Amino acid sequence: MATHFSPCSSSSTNFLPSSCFKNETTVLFSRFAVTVPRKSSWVTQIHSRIQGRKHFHIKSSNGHPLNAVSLQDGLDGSLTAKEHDKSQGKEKPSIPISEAEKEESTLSITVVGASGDLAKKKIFPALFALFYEDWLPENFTVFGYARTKLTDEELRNTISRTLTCRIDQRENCEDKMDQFLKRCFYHAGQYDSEGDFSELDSKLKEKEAGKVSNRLFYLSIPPNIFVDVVRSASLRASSLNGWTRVIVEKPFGRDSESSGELTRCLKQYLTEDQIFRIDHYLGKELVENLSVLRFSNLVFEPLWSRDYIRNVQLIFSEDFGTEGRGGYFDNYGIIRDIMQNHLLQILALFAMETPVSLDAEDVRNEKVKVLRSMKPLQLEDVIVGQYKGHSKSDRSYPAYTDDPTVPKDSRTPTFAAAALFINNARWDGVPFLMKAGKALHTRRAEVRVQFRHVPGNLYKRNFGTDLDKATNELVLRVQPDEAIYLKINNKVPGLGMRLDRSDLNLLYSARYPREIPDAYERLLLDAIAGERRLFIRSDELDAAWALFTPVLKELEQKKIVPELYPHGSRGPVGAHYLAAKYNVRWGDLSGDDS
Ligand SMILES: NC(=O)C1=CN([C@@H]2O[C@H](COP(=O)(O)OP(=O)(O)OC[C@H]3O[C@@H](n4cnc5c(N)ncnc54)[C@H](OP(=O)(O)O)[C@@H]3O)[C@@H](O)[C@H]2O)C=CC1
Ligand SMILES: O=C1O[C@H](COP(=O)(O)O)[C@@H](O)[C@H](O)[C@H]1O
Repeated sequence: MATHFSPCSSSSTNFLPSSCFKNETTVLFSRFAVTVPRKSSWVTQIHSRIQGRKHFHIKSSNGHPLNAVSLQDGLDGSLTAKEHDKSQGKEKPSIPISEAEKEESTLSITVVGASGDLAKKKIFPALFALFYEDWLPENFTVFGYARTKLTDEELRNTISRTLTCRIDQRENCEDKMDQFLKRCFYHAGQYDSEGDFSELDSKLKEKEAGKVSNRLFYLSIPPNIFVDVVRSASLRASSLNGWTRVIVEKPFGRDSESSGELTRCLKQYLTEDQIFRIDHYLGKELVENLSVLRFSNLVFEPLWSRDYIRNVQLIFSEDFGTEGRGGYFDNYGIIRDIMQNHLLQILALFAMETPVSLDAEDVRNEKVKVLRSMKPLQLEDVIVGQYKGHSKSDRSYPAYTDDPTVPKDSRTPTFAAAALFINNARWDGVPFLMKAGKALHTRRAEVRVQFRHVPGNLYKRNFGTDLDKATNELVLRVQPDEAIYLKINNKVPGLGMRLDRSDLNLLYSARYPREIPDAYERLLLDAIAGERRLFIRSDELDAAWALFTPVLKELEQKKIVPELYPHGSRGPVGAHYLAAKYNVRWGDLSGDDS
């Protein structure tokens, strides 16, 4: 077959490297192709599942044993009683591992961009937490890779400062840290150098000592070098006899075109099954619990539709500004940074139909269906804001444009509110309101479900005329202080008939007094296990961008000026007008919850 090379062109946003070339016939994991000729993705998938099942014995987030396929180790789908018990949420790897199996495979995790903020803050600590709790396989090594020159010891020193043990599990903490750090190594190299990745490959091989090697690359780097790294890593450092997977951090493009281009470029070197697009909100405990709450409780699912739900609110706020990330942020803004991914993913989980099973493809199919049923966001349904400087009790808080990496005349929104609609039978006419902002008065992420009025409510006069106060509201507080609570109307004890608002409150810290794992732990574990359910499939990504790209372009073309709001305030008043247009009040500002 003829081989065509065509430029995988660099987008106007400088999102992709100009050196992205397309070889339509063979490039896909060419080193892998030495032993496994190019095959259709399902063959690759089965191959990787078999490899994974044979060599790993970790359980993933859907409770399935390793590799997160519906097939269980015994191939007949049956679990032993003990395994079943463990899969129901009890901790620790569940499947007995023979000594021979323990010996024969290795896992190498390479953190590309190891000198960066995310690697230090989240990835190494998450890997340590997994190690501490015995979730990692016996034979594993962690490699840091970046351009900064560091020795193994220097990397260990740097990351040791960010490792912590769980508050409730401090036993042998220091020992465990030492053991973990001994498994950490560093290789300095350029991101586009095949030679440097060959050297990494040699080092990995040395550690793998001839065993079956499974390799995970975590791209914790700016997006303009994703493709360079994937090319070099896939050509020079992919596994010859096990699986190779790549975790890609957001942003996945900045609009439909650049995202499509990125996917196309990545797929020259990787199959879709090898790409794990991370949205860390999907790894958060309460987000994971959303489906459990809905699909395992009869009291909720029957109410989950336009018949009973008046509106749904997805709220994200941070009480700090861009602080050091202004350079990145100014090219994206809050809609791309938070709404198009984190909040939209929660919305999709919230609104999807019941999946056939918990298998990744079944869940992701349902999410895609919801996203495709949505109307693209309209300009009249968005308001944007930007924080300005503010002084309070002798302290001054900077404006967004005070950040030296942000242009003084930047119109990038640091706050946005939006109303979205799902055009399907379940959700027709129900506003899904999103609100996201930086430098606000509080840090929180939550989902609020406001129910309709009780028809002909017998007790309405006990509330006076404000019927809004008498509706039920279900709140899933994702962070901080994880909780699920339901606002109900209740009789105040006493001889009279007075009603008030009370909460049925499931506060996690009271009910589950143990530290909740960080989202990155769950996601890393799933990537190792080959479980894709909590990662974004390319068609999901396309559908997500299709909803936001037109309005993002319009905001830019029309040079819409964001409404200024003081740093540390509750955001621009425009958000209230937008909600009022749909007869909604923001639940987080309603008095008892603000
Ligand atoms: N930090 C965070 O909280 C979050 C980050 N992300 C995403 O994760 C990824 C990593 O984030 P973060 O760690 O903050 O990023 P950094 O800016 O810290 O970059 C990571 C590393 O990449 C290298 N690097 C930085 N800029 C360039 C450049 N222009 N060209 C080549 N190499 C460069 C540097 O390593 P060296 O110079 O040693 O090669 C740096 O240490 C990004 O895609 C980001 O969007 C997502 C969610 C949150
Ligand atoms: O992806 C991002 O998320 C963080 C917020 O994450 P959280 O887990 O701390 O809530 C946000 O600060 C950042 O701007 C964004 O890129």
